Order: sequence, then C-alpha cells, then structure tokens
Amino acid sequence: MGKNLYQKVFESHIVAKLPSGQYQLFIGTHLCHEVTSPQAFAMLREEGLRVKYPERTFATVDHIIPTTADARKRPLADPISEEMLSHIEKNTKDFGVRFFGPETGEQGVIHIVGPEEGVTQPGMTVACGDSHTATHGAFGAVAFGIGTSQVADVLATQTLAMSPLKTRRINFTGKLKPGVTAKDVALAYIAKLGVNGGVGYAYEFAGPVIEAMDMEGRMTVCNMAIEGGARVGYCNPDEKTFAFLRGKPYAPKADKWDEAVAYWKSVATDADAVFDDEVEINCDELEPMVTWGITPAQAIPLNGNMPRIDEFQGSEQKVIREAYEYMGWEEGGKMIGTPIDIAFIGSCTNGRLPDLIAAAEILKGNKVSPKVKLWVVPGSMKIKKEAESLGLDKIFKEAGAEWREAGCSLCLAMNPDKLQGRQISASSSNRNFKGRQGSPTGRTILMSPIMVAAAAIEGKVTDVRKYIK
Ligand SMILES: CC(C)[C@H](C(=O)O)[C@@H](O)C(=O)O
Ligand code: SF4
Repeated sequence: MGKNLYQKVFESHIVAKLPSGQYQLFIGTHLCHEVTSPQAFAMLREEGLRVKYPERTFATVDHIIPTTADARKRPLADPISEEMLSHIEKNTKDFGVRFFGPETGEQGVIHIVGPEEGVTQPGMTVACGDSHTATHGAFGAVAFGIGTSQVADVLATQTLAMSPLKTRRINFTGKLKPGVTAKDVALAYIAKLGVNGGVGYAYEFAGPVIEAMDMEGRMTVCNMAIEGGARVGYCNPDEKTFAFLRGKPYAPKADKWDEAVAYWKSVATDADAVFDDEVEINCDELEPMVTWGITPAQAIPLNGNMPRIDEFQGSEQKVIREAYEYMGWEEGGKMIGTPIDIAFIGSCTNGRLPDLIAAAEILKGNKVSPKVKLWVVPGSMKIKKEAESLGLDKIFKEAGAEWREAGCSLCLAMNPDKLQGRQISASSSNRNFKGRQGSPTGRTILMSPIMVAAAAIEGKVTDVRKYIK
C-alpha cells in the first residue's frame, strides 16, 4: 500500500520511539521570531546548553517591528518591542544563528522569509513557535507550529516528541473563475469543515485547483490550515515548487540540485496512498468570500446572506449570537455594501509579490475613498524591493494608499499599527477574532487582497470583479 507525503516525511524523521508512545522526531528547519523565542533561549542559558544545529535555525523580527521607516529607528519607541528586538539580536549572535534582520535587507514575516531564502524545502520537517507555520507545507514540507517550551526543545536537541496525525485529503476540483483567488479557496474549506474540523489531522490540499495555483497561492491555502484546526497542511511538490526554489540563497546548489529534486519527488503522495478521510470541494461556482463574524469559518460568498441565529442550536448558536453581538450586523443580511474604515493588504497570508501585483492592477487609475485608509504592507523587505522595481509603490501611492515597511503590521497589531474604537477593517490577513487588530472593539472582515483593494476604492465591501480589466 502506498503512503501519503505526511506519512513518508514523518516516518523518515523518526529518531526513536519514546516510552510514552510518542516519537522523537528530527526537525530539519527551525524558524524563530522575537515573540516566542526569548524565553526558550533563556532556558538554554539556564541549563548551560548550546543550540544543537545552529545552521538549521533561522530567525527574523516581524510581529513587533513598526512599519514606517522613522519608527524603525533604534531604540524603538515601545520599550517592550525594543527589548524583544534586542533579545533576538543578542540571542542569535550568541548562539550562532542566522538572523534575517532589518540591516540585512532580508527581514520579513517569518513564513515569507523561510521560502524566499530557500530554507523551506520539500520533504523537510519545519517547526516554528507560531501557529501559521503550515504555510511552509506549500512546498511539500511537514510544517507545524509549536509552543515556547518546544522551541527550547528544538533549540537544544533539534528534535521534538510528537504523535502522528491522521490525514485528510481535500480535493479541490474544477476551475477558479476570474476574481476568485487562493484566499477564497482557503475561506471556503474552513467555512465548510469548520474551525475544529481539522483537529487531529494533517490536511493534504490536492486536485486541479491546487495544481493550477502558483506557489504563493498554495502558501495562502496552507497558511490558513490552523484556522480550520489542522496543525499541518501541505501540497505535493511539483515543477512549480522546484522552479520557485531554484537559485534561492539556501536552496541546494547546482551540483546538489538533481539529487535534491529526486528526493523531493520521492516524498510526494503515492497514487495508491490511503487517507483517514477524503473531501471534495468543487470550485467551479466559488465566489469571492468574505467573513461576517469573529472566526474565519464564519465566511460567506460575497453575494450570499449571513446565517439566521435560529438555523443553529446549542453551542453553535451561541457562537453565531456572539458574533452578531460583537459585529453589530443585522441577522440574515448581506455583507456587500458594508462600509469600511481601514483596508489592509499584507500578512503571511497575502503579503507576497503576486498579491501586491494583483491589488495594484485593481487600484491602477482608481482612487482610495477619502473615508478610507489603505495600508499596503509587503511581507518582506525583499518583496518591498521587488515591488518597487516593478513600480507598484507608485501605483499604490497615486491611488492614495500608504506604502509601508515589512512586518506583521495590522494583522495582529503587536506594533503601532492598530484599529481605533469600532473601526471596521477589510483585511487580507487570516484572523478576524475579537480585538485582533488592536482595538478591543474593532471589527475585521477577511477577504482576498484584490477584494480589499476594491473595498478601499468604494469605501465599502464590494465586488472586485467589476474592476478586473
Ligand atoms: C505571536 C504568535 C505566537 C501568533 C501565532 O502563533 O500565530 C501570531 O503570529 C498570530 O498570528 O496570532
Ligand atoms: S502576519 Fe499575522 S498571522 Fe502571520 S505571523 Fe504575523 S501576526 Fe501571525
């Protein structure tokens, strides 16, 4: 019987079976950011340990870093942010870990930096103290988020105690219509399977829709696996994967390339592999999706209606009621036409170059509504540079948007970028939880970056398809 990618990669990384029944799993690449690593490095210091494989550990600063050039001057105005940044600088220096800091021109959101540096590769195990680590699964890696004490485990031993997950393949069949993007695919599977549908599972994203997607789109789909409860989400590696990695700083060099590709091909899911569960989602009729509530699963097609509270029962009804109470919409209504205050294009979900190119195409020749602020925040310094070489910054600025420096920005608002009061944000990020964007009463509507661009033009949730040239 054949195996799927998850099973092959998990099995090939087992170091030992533990008395607990778990496995000690080798971690190929360990990614760190400033929020979840300081205590882990402190634990190492306390125990007098070193980083076991510093060459397999990579770090950047993303969450706390301000996104204007002025505010990035040191020391940072916020003392806690300055402390976090100083810690990761010192820790990476003392322990011999590569730090993609602002001075190197390689800083960015960790899930964007890993692939762009080529440290994320097929067939690897990738761990990071961050819940959106499945993003790296787009390359055919088994990638998952870990907690701070596990960050210390990986630093000290390059291994983790893990139990294998069950596997579910989601086959996306059909073809996406113009204006429908990877983000809509992500919101659609989460809406269908629920926020807890993937608990205990690794999701394999497969089928013609995934095959037709570029690597950036696959990263968007994998990025949101955790929003559907799946700690691991991945796509099988193919020629697009290899083409993306070729020539990246940490990708295998010419003399090792063919050997690497042969290994990468070997980890792909076998034709006769068996999954614990399989689901099909036909995408022929998929519309641009928008969230209406306070979880990413509370998403509807743009022209659809929000649910009625009495369609649900028990705890499900409670969640729906809570969402309406927080968001303040009328039950059963439509999201299209909802006025917005802030529009945000960025994050590890949708802050990559093709996202910015597509958003710029919508904005070109149009103006951002005077009632709205549009922030465009590239996911990394490299993306910012590439975008500028294509003249995208000019298009954004001419339309009236702010073109900012790389970081997590308004996705989580751990930096100065925050909503105020009850403001409503149209956001290309991945979480619409209560208070997520920095104001305890602020409201977030998740959508694709092109939908955000269209909403910024009209000052309300609208159909991007009328702007597609
Ligand atoms: C701060 C970090 C630990 C957190 C995560 O784990 O995902 C953040 O990146 C998020 O998106 O909420
Ligand atoms: S961009 Fe958002 S989701 Fe991604 S790592 Fe940063 S805070 Fe988390």
